[in-house]
Amino acid sequence: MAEASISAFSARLTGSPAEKAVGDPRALAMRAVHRAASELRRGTPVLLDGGGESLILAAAETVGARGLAELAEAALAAPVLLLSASRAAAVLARPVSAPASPEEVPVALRLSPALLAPDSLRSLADPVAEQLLPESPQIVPAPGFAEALPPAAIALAKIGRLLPALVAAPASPAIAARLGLLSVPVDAVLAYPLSAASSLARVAEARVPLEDAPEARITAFRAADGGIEHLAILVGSPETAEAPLCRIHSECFTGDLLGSLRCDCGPQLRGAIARMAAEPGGGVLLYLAQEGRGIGLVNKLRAYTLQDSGLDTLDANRALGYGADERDFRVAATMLEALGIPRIRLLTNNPDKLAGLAACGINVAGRVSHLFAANGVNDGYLQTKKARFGHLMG
Ligand SMILES: Nc1nc2c(ncn2[C@@H]2O[C@H](COP(=O)(O)OP(=O)(O)OP(=O)(O)O)[C@@H](O)[C@H]2O)c(=O)[nH]1
Ligand SMILES: [Zn+2]
Repeated sequence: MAEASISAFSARLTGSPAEKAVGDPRALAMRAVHRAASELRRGTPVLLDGGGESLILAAAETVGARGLAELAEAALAAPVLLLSASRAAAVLARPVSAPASPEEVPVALRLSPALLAPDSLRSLADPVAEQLLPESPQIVPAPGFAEALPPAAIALAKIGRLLPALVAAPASPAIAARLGLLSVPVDAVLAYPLSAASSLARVAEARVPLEDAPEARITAFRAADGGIEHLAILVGSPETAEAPLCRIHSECFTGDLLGSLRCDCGPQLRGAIARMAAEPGGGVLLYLAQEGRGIGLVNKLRAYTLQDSGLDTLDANRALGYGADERDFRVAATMLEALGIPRIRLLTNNPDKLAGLAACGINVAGRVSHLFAANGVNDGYLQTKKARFGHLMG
């Protein structure tokens, strides 16, 4: 890009998210969620404030003795373990979802004092760390829990890329505050994915000639919570093309950077850029910070271990308590809008991406197949994409 257009771009850069947060209720709500997720990641309990009722929560994966003691002090009743229905079914070795209770409704397990300890909690949360439990925990209904609280608790753990398993108890906000524990409003948690997507702002741009595309620029987008950045790689001048080629690529550390043979991400990434470079109108690749279809790298590694013991990619996600695909493509819609690209031809084999983008108002003029041959290691993975995700193979 010429220097003149770089400075024009600089003029379009919005202020830093921190500046925008002053007095902005949405930014403040996002900040509370981001902080709460960080607290859970470091093993500290947080209060999920439901207005009338509140829950004190700690992540089963990270909580230690001190966190459990703090949780017990703020709790008004015995804690339970909140698990996604799929993980609860695995722990109990039987189905738990009644037809009336959909998969998204978490299950509360009552735990004996022996199970309410850091090591057992980690085993209950993590199928990879699972040991033979000394006793069977019992399913209990969640008495006194406002309906929105358990799903929001699970959502908060997922925002923190933690295993969706939490120790939870009805709690006193006053005691939690006295203990210095952070409080997060339930509405802020539920609104977070949309707020994060719609608050994305351009924060930097640079020309980065690539091996396969000498005319390339990278534009970075950041959400108002200061979370991980998403990137747009612009090849040529897609902003001026009528419906440029577009690839919406979810980050894959193992495939994109290391050349892992377990998936097809590396060839898809490089292949998309090379293809855009060969197009007269260029193209745009959105590189989204949605590692592992939105479950994060650590959980993807856990999923790989489960796949090595026989599960496919979809069932491995579910065994961890995650959905098959946790990505939210609204971030892509915001980025394309900010880039001034309202109409695209999408490089994908995934019909859900087409539907997801259309639902966000992106005009997808057509799909361009983006298939790469199996490599002898990822054959089963590609087969599962076709059989269980409905991927189009042509
Ligand atoms: N959870 C999980 N994620 C995986 C696995 N293998 C690859 N991924 C992730 O899947 C994402 C790749 O998705 P995309 O390249 O967008 O592919 P797609 O949605 O299947 O569809 P296409 O557009 O057709 O490629 C990356 O974030 C990878 O880290 C796996 O076994 N488990
Ligand atoms: Zn991959």
